[in-house]
Amino acid sequence: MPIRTPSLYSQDDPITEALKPPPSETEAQRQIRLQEEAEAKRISEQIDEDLRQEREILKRRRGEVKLLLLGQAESGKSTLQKQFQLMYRPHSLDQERVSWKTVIFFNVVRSIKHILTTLESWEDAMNETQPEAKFGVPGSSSAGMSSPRSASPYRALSPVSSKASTSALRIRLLPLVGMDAALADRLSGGVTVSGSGKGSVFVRTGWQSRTLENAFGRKRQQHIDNGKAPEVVQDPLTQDVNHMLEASSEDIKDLWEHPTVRGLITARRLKLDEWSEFFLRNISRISAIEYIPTTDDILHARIQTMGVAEHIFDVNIHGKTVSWHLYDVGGARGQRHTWVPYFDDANAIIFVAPVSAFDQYLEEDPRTNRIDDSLQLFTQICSNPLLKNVHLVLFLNKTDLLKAKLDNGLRVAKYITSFGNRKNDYETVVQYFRAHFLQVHRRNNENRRVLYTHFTSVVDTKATQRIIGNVRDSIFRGYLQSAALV
Ligand SMILES: Nc1nc2c(ncn2[C@@H]2O[C@H](COP(=O)(O)OP(=O)(O)OP(=O)(O)O)[C@@H](O)[C@H]2O)c(=O)[nH]1
Ligand SMILES: [Mg+2]
Repeated sequence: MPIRTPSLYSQDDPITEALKPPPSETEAQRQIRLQEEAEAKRISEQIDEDLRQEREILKRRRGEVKLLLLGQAESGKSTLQKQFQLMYRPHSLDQERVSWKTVIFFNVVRSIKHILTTLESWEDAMNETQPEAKFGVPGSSSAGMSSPRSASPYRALSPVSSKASTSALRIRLLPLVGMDAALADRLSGGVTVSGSGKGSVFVRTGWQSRTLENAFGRKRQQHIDNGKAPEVVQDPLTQDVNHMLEASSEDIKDLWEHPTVRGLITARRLKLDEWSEFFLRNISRISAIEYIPTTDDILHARIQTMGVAEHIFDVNIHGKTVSWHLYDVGGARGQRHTWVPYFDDANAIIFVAPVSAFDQYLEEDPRTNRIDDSLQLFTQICSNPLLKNVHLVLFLNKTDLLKAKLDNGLRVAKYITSFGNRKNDYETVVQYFRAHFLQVHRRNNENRRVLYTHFTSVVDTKATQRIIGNVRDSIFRGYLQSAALV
């Protein structure tokens, strides 16, 4: 009598009786039946596994917190997201480190391009008019010209400089500046966004791994298949730019320190973004061939977010692990419509408003002051009926840059007339801005919810992580009180 392999069906099962193989079953028929039974068993186990995973997802969903990071472009939302990542998933930032090199090089190349273009148009204008007429206008009275630290803009014209001439520097830096488009293309994967102002690059979630994939295509996959660590694989384009940067490092330093450039900055004829200054100050370190971005470099790197990027962190609090879904949105006006689908089930919002931006205007609409735009946007968020129950946190951000601007003598009243003749010191200014945001909140607060405010500089890791801990505790208290979530 042939030995039967245990069947899928139990011997006591009445169905088993009905499905029993006919006594006349041949060996070949038996083999086919066993194969079919094994396949049915595999499918059944797969269904069980799918159900188990679904139950797991549902269970986690019941215990998850959905946190939106909102605010205008350049307010610091993605930087704050990086701080969450550092705190709750530090290894993932290490894995991305190499991809940030491309962003930082792009930031450097764009900054040099901006300096050279401004220099060129200034020199053109200089050929037509006297230097005194060109400089001096806003800088001499309001931009701290009398400060002992600030060089006179007229010095910029001094022929005594021992530095290379700006035109010689321009010629030598031209090949590097020419890499701008290729770097932009690498980061955006060929996607361009209309109305993106000075030609900024937008990236979607997951760009870090795609940057390398775009560079290598299947070759990278082979590297991985061959067991080579993907972290050591560097984009050849980024490496080319690295070599060019290393060769031009002294020229970049000369350009950055050139009296004409210094003069234009002091006279506020050349306005550089804060990250430009950070990277140009550190150019010797950044252009070294062995350069790997530090965490501080990653926090200063600038790339615009496109749409909404979701980041998931397991947050442990009082022995309970809760899954936090962080939504980092693109803040430019053309991106704001993408936020709405996330309003429905949000538990909390951190609204990020850069208080250093009082002297800046929107890239998307150069007539709108950035503080005004932040206040308008905050009004819309506070009054939105879909958000009336969310936990609301306000970060008055970039306080480090605000301090630096005030120290340099920049006067708030020149840009925000209602500031009047109040004292132009840090404490008065931040309290003035805070009062405006509180007023918006008070006027749009049917549900009498609390607004938690923090003065922040989200590039400062230690201080920001302390504040994140604070925000986490306050959100968690609300979360426990919500009967639906317990
Ligand atoms: N010094 C300083 N720089 C900051 C601060 N917050 C953000 N930044 C810098 O400002 C730039 C813009 O920050 P992001 O976090 O990219 O801005 P965002 O709000 O995500 O902008 P979008 O994605 O365009 O909406 C980056 O270069 C940051 O390093 C801050 O508190 N202090
Ligand atoms: Mg962003």
